[in-house]
Amino acid sequence: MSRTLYDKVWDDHVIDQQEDGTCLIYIDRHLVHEVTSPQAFEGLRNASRPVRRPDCTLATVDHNIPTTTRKNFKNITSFIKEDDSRTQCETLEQNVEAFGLTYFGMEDSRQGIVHVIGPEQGFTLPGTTVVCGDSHTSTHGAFGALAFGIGTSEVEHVLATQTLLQKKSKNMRIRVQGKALPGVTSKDIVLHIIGVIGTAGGTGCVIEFCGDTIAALSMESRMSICNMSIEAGARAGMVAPDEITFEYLRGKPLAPKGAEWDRAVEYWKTLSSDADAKYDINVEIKASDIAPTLTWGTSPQDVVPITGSTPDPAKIEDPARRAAVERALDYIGIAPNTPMEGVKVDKVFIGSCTNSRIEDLRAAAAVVKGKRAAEWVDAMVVPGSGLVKRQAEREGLDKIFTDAGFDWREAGCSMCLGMNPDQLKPGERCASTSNRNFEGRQGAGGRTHLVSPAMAAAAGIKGCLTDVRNMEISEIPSTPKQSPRQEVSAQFESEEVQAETNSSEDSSAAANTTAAPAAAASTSAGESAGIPKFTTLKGYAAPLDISNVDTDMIIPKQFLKTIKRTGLGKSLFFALRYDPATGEENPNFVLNQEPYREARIMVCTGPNFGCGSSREHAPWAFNDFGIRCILAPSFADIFYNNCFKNGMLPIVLAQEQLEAIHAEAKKGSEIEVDLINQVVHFGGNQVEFNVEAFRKHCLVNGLDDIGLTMQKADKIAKFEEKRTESWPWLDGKGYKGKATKISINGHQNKKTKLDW
Ligand SMILES: CC(C)[C@H](C(=O)O)[C@@H](O)C(=O)O
Ligand code: SF4
Repeated sequence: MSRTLYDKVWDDHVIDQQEDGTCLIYIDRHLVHEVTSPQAFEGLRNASRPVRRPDCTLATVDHNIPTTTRKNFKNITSFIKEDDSRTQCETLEQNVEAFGLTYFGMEDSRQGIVHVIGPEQGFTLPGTTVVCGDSHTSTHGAFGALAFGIGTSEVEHVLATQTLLQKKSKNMRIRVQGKALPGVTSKDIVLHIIGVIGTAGGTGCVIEFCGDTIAALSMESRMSICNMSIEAGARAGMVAPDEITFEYLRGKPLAPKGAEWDRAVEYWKTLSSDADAKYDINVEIKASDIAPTLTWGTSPQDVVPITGSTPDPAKIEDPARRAAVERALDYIGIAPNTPMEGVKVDKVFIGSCTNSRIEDLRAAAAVVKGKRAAEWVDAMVVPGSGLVKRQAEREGLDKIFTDAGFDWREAGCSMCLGMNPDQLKPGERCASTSNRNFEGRQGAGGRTHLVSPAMAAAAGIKGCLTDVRNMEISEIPSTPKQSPRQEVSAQFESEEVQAETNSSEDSSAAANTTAAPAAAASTSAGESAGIPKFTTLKGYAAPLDISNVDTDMIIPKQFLKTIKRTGLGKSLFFALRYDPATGEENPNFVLNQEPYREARIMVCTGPNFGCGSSREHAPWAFNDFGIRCILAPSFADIFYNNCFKNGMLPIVLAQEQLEAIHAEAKKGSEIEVDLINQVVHFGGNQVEFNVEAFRKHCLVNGLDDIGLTMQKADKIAKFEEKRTESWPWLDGKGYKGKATKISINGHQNKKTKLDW
């Protein structure tokens, strides 16, 4: 039977399939960062479980770290001033040490945003499954990998078992044909696509991007496109591997070498979709329809060409859409029918896992070269990794930026999300190369316009949103990249010297840490921790009528710094619930009204509930508040999944059914959800709902997946044998005992062997 690229990668990873279609799939690559891992490691510890495949796991710090100079960097404890950010980073360092994981810390030039460092190292390879507790894991699909974001419970599952329980998604093909017009980059292409299909357009699907426009793109451009497939609602985005992919990977530290390389390429070449493969959804896009594109509103689907204007709500018939547009215009602070070009900006941010690679920086530098930033603009450039930064500096890009008055920073997520000090102030407007323009995303009250690097640079120079096609563009000669391997050895040579000099004080501490992985875990098949059971739930239902309720709205970034699962209830819907200036409750928000302070259920009439980030903090916040069931017309995939992992029940119902329940909820009457019989009772009426058999079974019995998966240990081991035989390059063995310095409880350890 003909198969798509997605079908092929999926089939190659299935370990076991249950009757209802739920599969246990093997995970080849696991990236770990400080925000979504502390609770997962805590879970491992509580159950005395080790990390099953440290050789297939790579950790770094990226979200919380300051992007200021590291000239005086000693350790995270002294460098990170903000308490919660520091604790989260220190916790990761303690965990990588205890569980024996490879870690790129802040003194390592390979440190950077997880989605930049994986490809850079050849950790991401075609035909692999790649996961991370981060929604933009979709980036890695550019290599023909099946790559998707997961919540913290699943991070724990992967750490413990190297597998995940998954249902197969639908196949969606987005074909882009024709030559991209001048000034149009991969960012414009993906923004245009999201404008066409909407932020829920890809829900339940894995998107394959194809067509000659995509085939002509570099790997870095393909990564920007796959990166934002999550903004299109998809589980993952993929591009078939080809010569451009192989060329990119050749010589990368973890790419296969010698005869293994040839064997790998032979396999990778089989991964493209069969000519007559069937897709559930097909979308055709003409490159000639795409202009330099940006967002006008607060959802990534609110796009318009730079020559366009903001929409006019008066012309929108659908009342829900009209309300959403009015709300977005109000937040973004631009009147209807206003031309986008010329809207004044206060800040420019060039960075993020979408656009912080060397080609992005070159494109921005080409616009900036020889000019000056508008005097009222604060512009910052944040490379995606230490290696990108070094490469840019070799090419003189840093000089081009600083001469123009742009700030040149150290690698990290930075103002994409502002978990570190890089944030917008209330009311500030930013041209940003990141991927999310949600309310408050870059700082409470901040206003974000998503743009390409060239467009961001143009906005920085002109001080307003600008059509890059009218800018003078300089030639930026590119210097061939130094291979990451050369980079690494150069770096370690210099560090070795430093380590020798510092070696006396902590030698005993270092000696103590090498055996830690074994100490952290004694049994391999610990008992299941369990989740709270869910059978029936009766209570008040809080009515909501917002579309695209995103996870930044459910729980903003400042609350992601916790290393616990509890205590988030008071911050649920923080920005809607409290006045930002006074901290007082907003009496108009439903959760501040009686009887909904005691709500156990939420009923939302707007679609795409829980879109955006993979943060499991969103269901944790609901749970902590006391809401264990959410009814909505549709849910974003990761949020939906995360609910079940926490003993919560998300229910999809038809619009009319929801309207009826919403009306009843508004009266303040109680609603009952009966999971056993799959019925919602409200005001003397009832509606039936669907739920997958396996998920129901786990909820009703309070079963935790890890315990269940552990029972399949034999099948997993057997799969691993086959994997070593068929794809030997996937067993991690790239780095040979390189060392990294980490700080434990404020003491800087000597160098500990953590690298492969
Ligand atoms: C912190 C993490 C869970 C989150 C994500 O999943 O996307 C973050 O990277 C973001 O961009 O909001
Ligand atoms: S979207 Fe932003 S915050 Fe999230 S991983 Fe990418 S750069 Fe980091």
